[in-house]
Amino acid sequence: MKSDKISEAVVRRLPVYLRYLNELHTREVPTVSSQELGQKLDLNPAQIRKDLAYFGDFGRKGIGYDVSYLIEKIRHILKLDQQINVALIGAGNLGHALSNYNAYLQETMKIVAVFDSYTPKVGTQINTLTVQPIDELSETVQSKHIRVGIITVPNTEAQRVADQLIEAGIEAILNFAPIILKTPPHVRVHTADFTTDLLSLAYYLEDGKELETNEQLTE
Ligand SMILES: NC(=O)c1ccc[n+]([C@@H]2O[C@H](COP(=O)([O-])OP(=O)(O)OC[C@H]3O[C@@H](n4cnc5c(N)ncnc54)[C@H](O)[C@@H]3O)[C@@H](O)[C@H]2O)c1
Repeated sequence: MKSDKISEAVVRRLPVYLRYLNELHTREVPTVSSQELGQKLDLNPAQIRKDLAYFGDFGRKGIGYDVSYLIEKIRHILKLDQQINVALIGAGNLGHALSNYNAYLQETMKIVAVFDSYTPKVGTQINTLTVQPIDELSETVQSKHIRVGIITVPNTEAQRVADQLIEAGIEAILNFAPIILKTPPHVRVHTADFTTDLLSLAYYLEDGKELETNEQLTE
C-alpha cells in the first residue's frame, strides 16, 4: 500500500496506537485486543480494526494483536523504522523546551541540530546540542541527513526560516509560529497552534460562570 493513499485521519491515529503499544511492550504484555485499545485510547474498536486491517491482516480472532509485531508494522508504515533527523530553528523559550524534551525521547525522530540567529545564543548548550549559527543550516542539513525542520522563531521570521529550510532540502516542517507558511507542494507542513487550541476551548466552558467585572480579574 502506498503511504500517500492512507487518509490523514488514519496517519494521525497510528502514532496514538504506537505510543500505547510501546507502553504494553515495556510491560511485556504480548497481545492486545481491539476492545482494549479502544477502551484505553477512547476510540471505537471497529475503527481500530478497520485502520489496522488497512495495512494487512494483523489480528488473530480470540487472541488479538501481537504487540511486538504490530509495533514493527506501524513503525514501518510510518517510516519510523529508521532514525529521522530533525533540525530546530529558534533556540528561545519554546525551542529550549522542545529540545530538552527531545533528550528523553526514545522515538526515532530526533532533534540533532539547533540553530539561532542571535549571536549570544550561538555556542550555548541545550543538553548535548550546541546552538549553531543559522548560516550553517544548509551545510548541516546535508551532513547530518536532516529531513524535518521545526520552526520556533517569532512569526515575523517564520517564512524566511521556512524558505531557508526548503532551500536546504528538508522535506517536512512542524511550524509553531502562528502564521500560515507558503511552501511548495512537495513539502509537508504541520502547524502546532497552542493559541487557537486554547481559545477554542472557551466555547466548551459552561455558561454563567464568567467574571462579571474587571475588578474580579484583579482580585
Ligand atoms: N504553537 C505553540 O504552541 C506556541 C507556544 C508558544 C510560542 N509559540 C510561537 O513559537 C515561536 C517562538 O516563541 P518563543 O516564546 O520561544 O520565542 P523566543 O523569542 O523566546 O525565541 C525565538 C528565538 O528565535 C530566534 N530567531 C529569531 N529570528 C530568527 C531567525 N531568522 N533564524 C534563527 N533564529 C531566529 C531568536 O533569537 C530567539 O532565540 C513564536 O512564533 C511563538 O508565537 C508557539
